[in-house]
Amino acid sequence: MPALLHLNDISLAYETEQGLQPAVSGLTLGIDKGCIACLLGASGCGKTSVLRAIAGFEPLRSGSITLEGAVLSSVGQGVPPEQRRVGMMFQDYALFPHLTVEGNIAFGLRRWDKTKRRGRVSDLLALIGLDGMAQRYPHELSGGQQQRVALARALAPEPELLLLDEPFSNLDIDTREHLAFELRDILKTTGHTAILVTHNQAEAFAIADRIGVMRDGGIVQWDTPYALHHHPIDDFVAGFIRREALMAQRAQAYLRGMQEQA
Ligand SMILES: Nc1ncnc2c1ncn2[C@@H]1O[C@H](COP(=O)(O)OP(=O)(O)OP(=O)(O)O)[C@@H](O)[C@H]1O
Repeated sequence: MPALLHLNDISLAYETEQGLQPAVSGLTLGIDKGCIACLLGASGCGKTSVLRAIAGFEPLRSGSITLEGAVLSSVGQGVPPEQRRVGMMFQDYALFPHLTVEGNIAFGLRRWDKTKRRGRVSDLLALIGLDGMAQRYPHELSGGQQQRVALARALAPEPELLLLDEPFSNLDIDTREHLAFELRDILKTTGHTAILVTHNQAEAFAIADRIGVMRDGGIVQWDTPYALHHHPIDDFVAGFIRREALMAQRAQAYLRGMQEQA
C-alpha cells in the first residue's frame, strides 16, 4: 500500500542576513495511513521546518511533498495551506479567547450546515471528554482542557493529516504524561494519521508508532520506538537516545521536586 504522505528528497532554506541558511536537506520519508509519527532531534535540527513545509508555510528548494498521491508542494509551486486538508496544532496556536469551547471547535466548520456542524462539535466534545463544557470560555478551562479543545478544533474539519508541534510544552509534567497517552487513544480511535514534533523523548515513545531521529536537517534513523532503543543505526542515534532518556529522567525528578515544594 502506498504511503499516505510522501516527502521526496525535500530541501528548504531561510534567507538570512548571512545569506541562504539550509534548514532541511534531501529528506525522504513515507508515512502510512493511520500512523502516528514523531520527529525527534536536538534544537535547530529542522523538525518544525519539516512540519511548516508540509502545512504549506515554507517553499521547497528541491523535492516534492505528496498526500494520497497528489502533489502538495514542489519547487516553485504549492497548494495553499487552507486547501491541503492538513490540521495543525502548533505550540503558539492558542484558542480564540472571545469564543466559547463550541465556537473554537466549530471555527473551521463555518461552511458546514448548522445541524451537521452541531453534530460534529458534540461528537468531538465526547471524544475529548469535555461534554457539558461547550459554553465555557478558554480562561475557564485548565491548560490540559484547553489543549484538548485545540486538538478537537484541529480535528473538526476532518483533515487527512494532523501536525502537532510540541503540543504539550506549556503543561505540567503529570498533565503532559496523561495527555500524551490520551492523544494516542484519541488518534487511534479516529484513525487519523499524525506527525508530532517534540523535545520530550518519553512523550515520543508513549505516542509514536514510528520515530524519525533528525540531525542537521536530515533523518538519521526512521524506525519503531523498540528498534530505536534496541538497534540504533549508529553511535549518534545510540548516544542521542541514551542522553535524552537520562535527561528526561533528571528533568522529571526535578519538576516533581518543584511541584512537591509548591
Ligand atoms: N524564519 C527563519 N529564518 C531564518 N532561520 C530560521 C527560521 N526558522 C528556522 N530557522 C533556522 O532553521 C534551522 C531549523 O529550525 P527549526 O525551527 O526547524 O528547528 P527545530 O528542530 O524545530 O528546533 P527547535 O527544537 O528548537 O524548535 C535552525 O537553524 C533555525 O535557526
